[in-house]
Amino acid sequence: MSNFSRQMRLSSSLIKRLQRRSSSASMRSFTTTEGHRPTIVHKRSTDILHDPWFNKGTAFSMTERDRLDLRGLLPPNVMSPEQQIDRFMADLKRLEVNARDGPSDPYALAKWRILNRLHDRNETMYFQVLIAKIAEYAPIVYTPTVGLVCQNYSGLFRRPRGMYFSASDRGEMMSMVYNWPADQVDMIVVTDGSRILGLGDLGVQGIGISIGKLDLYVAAAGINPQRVLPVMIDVGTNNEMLLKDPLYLGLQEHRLDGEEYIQVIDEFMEAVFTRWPNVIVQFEDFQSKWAFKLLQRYRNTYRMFNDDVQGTAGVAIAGLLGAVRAQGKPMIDFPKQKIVVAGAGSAGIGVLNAARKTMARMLGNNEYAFESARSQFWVVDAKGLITEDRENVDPDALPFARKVKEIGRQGLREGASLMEVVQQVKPDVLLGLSAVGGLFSKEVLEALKCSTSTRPAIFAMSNPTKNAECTPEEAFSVLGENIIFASGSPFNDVDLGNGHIGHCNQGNNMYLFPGIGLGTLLSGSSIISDGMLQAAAECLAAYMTEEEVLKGIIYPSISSIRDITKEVAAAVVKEAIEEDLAEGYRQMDARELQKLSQEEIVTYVKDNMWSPEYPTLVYKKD
Ligand SMILES: NC(=O)C1=CN([C@@H]2O[C@H](COP(=O)(O)OP(=O)(O)OC[C@H]3O[C@@H](n4cnc5c(N)ncnc54)[C@H](O)[C@@H]3O)[C@@H](O)[C@H]2O)C=CC1
Ligand SMILES: CC(=O)C(=O)O
Ligand SMILES: [Mg+2]
Repeated sequence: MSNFSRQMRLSSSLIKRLQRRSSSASMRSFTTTEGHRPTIVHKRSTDILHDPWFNKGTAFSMTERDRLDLRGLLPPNVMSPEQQIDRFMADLKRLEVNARDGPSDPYALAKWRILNRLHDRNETMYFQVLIAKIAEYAPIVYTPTVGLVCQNYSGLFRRPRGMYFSASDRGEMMSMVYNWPADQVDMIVVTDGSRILGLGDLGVQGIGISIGKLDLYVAAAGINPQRVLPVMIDVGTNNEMLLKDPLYLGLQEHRLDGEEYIQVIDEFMEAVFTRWPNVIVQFEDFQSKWAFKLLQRYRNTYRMFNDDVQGTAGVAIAGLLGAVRAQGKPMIDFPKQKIVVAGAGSAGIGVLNAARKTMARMLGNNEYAFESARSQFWVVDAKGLITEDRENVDPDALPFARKVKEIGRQGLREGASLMEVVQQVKPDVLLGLSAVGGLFSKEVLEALKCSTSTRPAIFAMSNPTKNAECTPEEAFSVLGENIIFASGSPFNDVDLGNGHIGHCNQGNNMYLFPGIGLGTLLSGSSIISDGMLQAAAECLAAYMTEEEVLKGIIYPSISSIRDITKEVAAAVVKEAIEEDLAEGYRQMDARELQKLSQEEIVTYVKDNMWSPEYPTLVYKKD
């Protein structure tokens, strides 16, 4: 035995002896001079983080993180033990105040903690609970509570989940991606934390949204939880409060911008697709400024999509078509709908582009149809109605800027207020993706009474709950029962007091993104085409029966999310086959896929959805 091995043996028996002592004695051993001698550990990476004996959490120094393959497995800001205690105490004291997100559930954050602890202890049981009680717990692991979780993440952070790629990891990403323990990753949800729900720039704390979305991938799409990876790309934050907060876990510098920013995202994409060539990357909650640019940059070369732009668009289209049917009209009447959209960010513009294309397809799918569809939309942002008169119109919003002559005839002008626009246009649909809670004020809703529709539709799609443009109570109380209502975060149905119920639909991209991801995975398509996204939206629209839409129910209940996701995924697979994009998955090669009937595709999807069941375990010596 070499000297080195002998020393290692000695040290490990010393550790064992130390570990047998009481916990106070072992804590002392870290603070006495003896504690300055290194402790030999026989584990690295997540095994260390999950071992309460050795884990230091955010206090691992950068050199130690490199030595122990921990780079990227922790948020980038190294904390002192004193700061760790401060953070814990601050969180403990804040809990009572922050555990509120509206009157519906004062204990939401406490429930999230309990579920999160279960997630840490026993993943199978966690997903059993989530799937069985999805209607009860989706609002906890997803919107609205996930927003609160992100806002308080520095305090809530205990065990890390996912990976952190930061601006200071430039040049390291290709190697650090191997610190993730799983050799197979099917789904990554990545955010840079720049626009988390409607809560703005939350920096590194935005990782909560990637975790929440992936919870739905597992629960709704049956993606194996061992093959999902939440990612936060920390390029700094422009949130001044976080920049000053001594307990903040992310990089305390302003966000990278321009070429420097793109280089970081490029490096990340190259790294993850090198290690996992078949992974699908969902971009989530990137500020609009980058959402479109990154989508255009990567969508033809990587298996990726932007959920806020493309997922939201599909869900909105399905809802808009449902609203047409709810008026007793055929879907083909959609191009006649007058639609006012409040919000011209990634989500609003994504919806506008998709709605315009859908109308154009119905009108003949030519250039003339595309041009004429444009005139069905009025877009209002923070500066009011967007017209060609506006200086420096955002290029993504430009196609929807109203012509000055046109709006002159309508009694409108550049910058007209939302209320004026609603008053003059008398729209069939008022759709909000503005992140401004209460934007559909009593006055705006009163103005909608003049709608020329027999059953006007209100989509208050901003998240979380307090950012909803209006509540269903407000909408039904001003406009009466003959409306369609949908919100991004869940609300209860409204008792209208006359024995009738005002139905509140949840118009959220959660009805599509899990199916888009699963369908892409199982088709083996190397890109996500417009056709595949369109097929997903049409499948969601067709899911609702005539009877349901006439009752005002335009989206499925969340309790059927696993079923709708299976159908959406099958529609995506089918479209990929038709477009000749399907390259197959595991034993199902492209040729086999081509032979499948519609029914067989659904069965194929169903058979590939993971369910939380305990496997039989057998011990084997190394
Ligand atoms: N229900 C769903 O599935 C989804 C909902 N969303 C929600 O949509 C909201 C917006 O998201 P993004 O477009 O990415 O954000 P963003 O920040 O890029 O865009 C917000 C837009 O709202 C406009 N706005 C601000 N104040 C306004 C006002 N007073 N009147 C009219 N417009 C105003 C801004 O000018 C901007 O165009 C967020 O709350 C987000 O949670 C986003 C994606 C999916
Ligand atoms: C639902 C969602 O993706 C959002 O609010 O950003
Ligand atoms: Mg989002």
